[in-house]
Amino acid sequence: MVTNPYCSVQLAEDHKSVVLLDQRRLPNLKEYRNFYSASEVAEAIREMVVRGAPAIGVAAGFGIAVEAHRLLNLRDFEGYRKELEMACDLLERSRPTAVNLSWVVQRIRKLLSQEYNSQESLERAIMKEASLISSEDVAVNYSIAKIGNQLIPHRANILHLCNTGALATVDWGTALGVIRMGHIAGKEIHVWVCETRPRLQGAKLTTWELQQQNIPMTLIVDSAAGYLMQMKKVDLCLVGADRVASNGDTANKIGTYTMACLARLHHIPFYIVTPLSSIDANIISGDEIQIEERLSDEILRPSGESLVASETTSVYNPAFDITPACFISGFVTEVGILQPPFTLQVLARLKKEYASRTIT
Ligand SMILES: CSC[C@@H](O)[C@H](O)C(=O)COP(=O)(O)O
Repeated sequence: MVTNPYCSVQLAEDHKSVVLLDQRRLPNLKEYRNFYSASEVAEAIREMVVRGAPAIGVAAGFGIAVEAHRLLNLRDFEGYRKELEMACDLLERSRPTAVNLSWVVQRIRKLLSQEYNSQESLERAIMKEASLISSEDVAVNYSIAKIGNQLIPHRANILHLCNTGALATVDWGTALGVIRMGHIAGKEIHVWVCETRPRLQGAKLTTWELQQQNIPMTLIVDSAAGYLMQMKKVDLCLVGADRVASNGDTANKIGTYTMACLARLHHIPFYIVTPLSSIDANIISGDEIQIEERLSDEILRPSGESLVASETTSVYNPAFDITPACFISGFVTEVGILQPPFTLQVLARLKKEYASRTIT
């Protein structure tokens, strides 16, 4: 069950579209839009109507489900399956860094390789799986929030980058979910919100979410983080993750590495808050993570219209960076606060442990 008065991603009741809260319009406008095919959802992911590793994954799952529904009238079963394979490829390619996207697509691909006697039965299986992925996300983030709350002292100034709230997931969020749980528990929390250049997810989305929840906060420019640490105004850093390698190297929003280095220098705990689904045990280190490069206009025209530097300025716009594991105090997950390595065996054991806890 979603506990917020807003939901970043959901399936329309008639199963014909994915309903996304258009995050590009926040905080000025709370506008929900419907996307009727896998290619429309892929475009919405690329354009960042929906963003945040877990939310992107769930949107992709629903995108394939909607496509399966849309194509039900195709007569030939093999053709139907092939179209859905193509939808999977398209969605998987929509953004490269966050692992949740490919993890969700893999789960649905597995269904495509199984035996079904009709388009309808395959469509039902895909719908069920996509809905399960969405509800799992809510439960996982709630567990993360409860576990992460243990790290928050009774009074704390917490530094946060990007947006990791309910908008970046289905509900609760990762790092912001932990903060919300601490606030609900009555702790005196104040959040330093990094505006998060160049897309301003912190300024536009995190401030909005914290305001909805009445959590005290102050917006800062990203480059003020070091000064605040130096002034002893930061007790704890909490951020999310887009992909964690098995050695613990972590890809997250650009600026995370800088924050982690500064936190180490000032002896401030720096935690990655992440579901196990963002851990990619198939890669050994951060060197194997593809960093998304985004268009120059995000930097040259931050508000969409007027240029802040001449149009011919050469721009480099990596959307993420890699924080080496040695700078990370721990990983807050749905099964506990963990240390790497996260090998395939370790990850499988942790997932099993979580599943058995939720069944009992
Ligand atoms: C929900 S935690 C993951 C986040 O840290 C997150 O995915 C993130 O950094 C978002 O990047 P974005 O480029 O806005 O999709």
